[in-house]
Amino acid sequence: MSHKESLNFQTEVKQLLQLMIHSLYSNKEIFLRELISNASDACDKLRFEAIQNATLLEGDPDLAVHLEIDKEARTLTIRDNGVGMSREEVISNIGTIARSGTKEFLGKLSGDQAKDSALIGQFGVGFYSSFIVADKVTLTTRRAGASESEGVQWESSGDGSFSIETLEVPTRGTTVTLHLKEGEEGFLDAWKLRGIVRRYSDHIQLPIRMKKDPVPPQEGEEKVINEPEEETLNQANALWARPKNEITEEQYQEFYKHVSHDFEAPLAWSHARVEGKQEYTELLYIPARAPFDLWEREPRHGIKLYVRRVFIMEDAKKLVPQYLRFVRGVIDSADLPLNVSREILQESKDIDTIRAGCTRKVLGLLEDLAENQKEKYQKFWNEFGRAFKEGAGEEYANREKWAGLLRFSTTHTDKSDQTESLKDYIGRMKDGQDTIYYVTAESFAAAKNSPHLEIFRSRGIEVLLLSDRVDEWVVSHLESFEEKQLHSVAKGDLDLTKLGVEKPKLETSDSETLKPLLEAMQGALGEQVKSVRVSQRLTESPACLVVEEGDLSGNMARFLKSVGQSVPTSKPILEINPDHRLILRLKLETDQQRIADWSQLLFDQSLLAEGGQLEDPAQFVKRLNQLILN
Ligand SMILES: Nc1ncnc2c1ncn2[C@@H]1O[C@H](COP(=O)(O)OP(=O)(O)OP(=O)(O)O)[C@@H](O)[C@H]1O
Repeated sequence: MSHKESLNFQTEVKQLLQLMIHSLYSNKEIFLRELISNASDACDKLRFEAIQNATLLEGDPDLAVHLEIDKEARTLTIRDNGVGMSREEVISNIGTIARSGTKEFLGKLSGDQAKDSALIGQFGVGFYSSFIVADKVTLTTRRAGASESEGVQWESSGDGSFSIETLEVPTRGTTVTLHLKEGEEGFLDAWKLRGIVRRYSDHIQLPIRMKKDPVPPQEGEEKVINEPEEETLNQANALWARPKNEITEEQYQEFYKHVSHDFEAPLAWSHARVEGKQEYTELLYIPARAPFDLWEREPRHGIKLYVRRVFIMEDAKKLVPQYLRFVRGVIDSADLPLNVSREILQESKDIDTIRAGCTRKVLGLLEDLAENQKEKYQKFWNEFGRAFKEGAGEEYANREKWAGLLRFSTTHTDKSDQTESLKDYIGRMKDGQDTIYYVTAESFAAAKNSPHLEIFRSRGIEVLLLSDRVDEWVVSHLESFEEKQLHSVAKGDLDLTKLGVEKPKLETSDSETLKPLLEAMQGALGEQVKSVRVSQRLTESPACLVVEEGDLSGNMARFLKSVGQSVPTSKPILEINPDHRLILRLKLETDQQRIADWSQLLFDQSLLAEGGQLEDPAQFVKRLNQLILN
């Protein structure tokens, strides 16, 4: 029974197809790389499955990709004898995109082709790129181990629907036939195809074969058309196993595009053979751009693990820490057993050793970039800095190295670009300064204009301006760097006397005159504050909120609330600036109601200034208007 049915593509697929056809027309030939990559992955999967179950090879162990040209039919066929697909697999792999975040990704597209084509690179186009050059694509496949009658044929013109049919397929694997569009005859040219394969897929372990051009008969020779032999177009050995000096920059870059499904060249890479407790080869890349799913729970395409050239699995989580999840590449172990299972890998000490080695390598590579190619490092930081910062709670073995690679905005540059390292900060510390000061806020503007910074700015003491969500996480885990403590400018009682900043004079004389006001304000604010006290931080603003040393900062508390976590209630302290005109006037105020209104207004203002939200905004506006009018 052929059971033919016609199904619609998922909406996302339709959108993606449209976008691809329009944005990749200047880069058409990449479809071949994508299809060959898929074929190669399918052969890798089969090779792995066959370790447990050799019958899957069905007496045909020579895995390869074949390219076939049919000039008359105007078709180009890419055929592999890899693992193949079942009917269900075809429907779910080729008709839908099951990647989390796809909708959001597509929502970000602007309609501007130049911009969107860069974005599509981040997404990876895969099989659908066939429709850049073909107006009809026929895919025939059979899962290894399934019976001949369980073959599947999928066909589509890329216009919103596809047909799928069950049919006899004598051999396992997948055949993709592209019916080329008018004007794409170039892809029927063997010479051109050879060039593309050499350029894009030379490094693939799997042989890519194509029939040689028939040799035209010499003059006077009898016209015998012999079936031409096949030739292998690529080097067909694993790139990572070759000696470094035999690999060109371009080959490294193409290999990266193959493993990562990225369009852009990588930023940097490290290729090494490691000997010692574990023997393995690693070829690891830092991409130039964050993939669209970097922030999804299960980002794809990580590091591929091979054992003596046999692909085992792709699982970045096990091979590098989560905060380095953007690293791509290959690790090929010489020691792990071939029949290693996922479960064994989860527990494996050997894998732990490899992971530790790779982590050190990646950090070393980044240090090298930071030192010798600052621009590139900055590019890396702009793309991946926020993910890298997650190492705060994960990276203990290489703590100082990790912390040394962090980059921040600071009051030194006052720019939102995160360009300054902790070393840079320490190099600019004031005489006698032994603390690294920081402020956290929800946005860069809120951090930069925070009233908590006033005294620091007026004395030229640098402060880190932290406004990424992950920054609270960083400072809660990173207590010090090079023996300098990190300290929030919005926490605890500041003591800047070592830096020549006097304690406020009112501790002595003014405190007495201010005492009644502080008490009245405290009384008016009641449970909203722990206390009201005189500030050392303020030079321009009338008031600000601070928290006690061990308490959660307001910013952190708001963040935790926003992600639905329960937050221990800790009340802030309201600090007032005794030299501010508002406070000076308030000191003279006798009307208790007005004192209460002003106190509330100052409290609300301070909360707003640090990015907080008012419980009752309408009341705030009303009070403000009343005080302006009276
Ligand atoms: N030749 C093939 N043999 C077996 N399965 C295949 C083949 N081509 C594609 N597939 C299956 O279809 C899925 C989707 O392929 P597609 O090329 O669209 O995406 P991908 O290769 O997974 O990732 P990307 O979109 O980043 O290229 C693959 O993950 C694979 O499971």
